[in-house]
Amino acid sequence: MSGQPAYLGADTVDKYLDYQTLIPLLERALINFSSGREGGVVQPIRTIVPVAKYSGFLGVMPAYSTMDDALTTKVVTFYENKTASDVPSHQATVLLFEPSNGSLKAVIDGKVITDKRTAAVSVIATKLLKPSSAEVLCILGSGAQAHSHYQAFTQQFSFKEVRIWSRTRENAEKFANSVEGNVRVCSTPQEAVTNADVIVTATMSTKPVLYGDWVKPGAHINALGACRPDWRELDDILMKNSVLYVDTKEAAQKESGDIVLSGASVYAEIGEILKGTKPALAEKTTIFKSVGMAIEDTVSAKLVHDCWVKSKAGD
Ligand SMILES: NC(=O)C1=CN([C@@H]2O[C@H](COP(=O)(O)OP(=O)(O)OC[C@H]3O[C@@H](n4cnc5c(N)ncnc54)[C@H](O)[C@@H]3O)[C@@H](O)[C@H]2O)C=CC1
Ligand SMILES: O=C([O-])C1=[NH+]CCC1
Repeated sequence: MSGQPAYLGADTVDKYLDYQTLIPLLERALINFSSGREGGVVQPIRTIVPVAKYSGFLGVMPAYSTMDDALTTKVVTFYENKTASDVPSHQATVLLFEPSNGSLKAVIDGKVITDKRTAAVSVIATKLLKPSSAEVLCILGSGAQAHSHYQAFTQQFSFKEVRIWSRTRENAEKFANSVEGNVRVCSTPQEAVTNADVIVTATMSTKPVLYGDWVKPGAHINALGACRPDWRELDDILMKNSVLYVDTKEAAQKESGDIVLSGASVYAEIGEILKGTKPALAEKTTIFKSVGMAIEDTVSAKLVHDCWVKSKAGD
């Protein structure tokens, strides 16, 4: 190995990952992923190690992009019950390797990458699937993903109203006070989603928080939680009466409790819609169920590293 690997912390990652750059990069990655061998993405289903004693999980997410010549693995932990309020429920590190010889080039904070790339992918899905006139955005949950989705969505779309619901009103109010712009705090999830055009479910719930009976026909839902086969965020009615899109069919059908337990069938990967091999069906009620993909971390980490190397060269 030539020299020590670099360490790029959260501030550096945050500085170089802007949505304007990230969104087209991730669109390409999603297309490559859904293009089979031709797309040059190697991404096995992630390995998840349950840490049952503490209701936690450790996930290992490797990927190689031939097109980007980028090789990484993310190691992510997520815990159902936060033990201390200053420890995030999700923590992650991305290891970036030199693909030509396997040397470790950099250790990169993975928390900001996870927060931002997940929101950017939801933006991509929403651009394709939202109703033509989308005025009301609703976010269920007030944690890290709720914040990154708020930032990305208010930057990329112009909603007339944004609503938030969280398990405690205090958390929802804290969220509303911490962001720029007006956010309506709602007391129940039903109040928050009624007549919403775009809904984001960003909770750690293991039981449904969003019910089909509440959702306006034609709305678009980005569902990012419930990444375990026995966890739910959405009820059976919503799952069965909507058109279902995923990031990866293989992983979603194994990991997503909303899919496994409802028996709903997947219509398409978002990469297939971006490629144009399947039509978007935006006039229907649509769900983008994401479980998160390693290749999203790979291209994001490479972007951060490339920007950092360029900045050093200019020093
Ligand atoms: N699809 C993807 O690519 C990714 C998905 N995620 C998932 O997104 C979800 C949110 O993640 P973070 O914002 O990082 O977590 P967080 O811990 O920062 O926030 C979780 C939110 O869920 C709420 N919550 C917890 N239990 C609940 C329950 N039983 N009912 C309703 N609300 C509940 C909390 O009060 C909090 O507002 C998690 O399920 C996580 O696993 C996270 C990273 C990537
Ligand atoms: O893609 C990801 O990093 C994760 N998805 C669910 C938990 C973490």
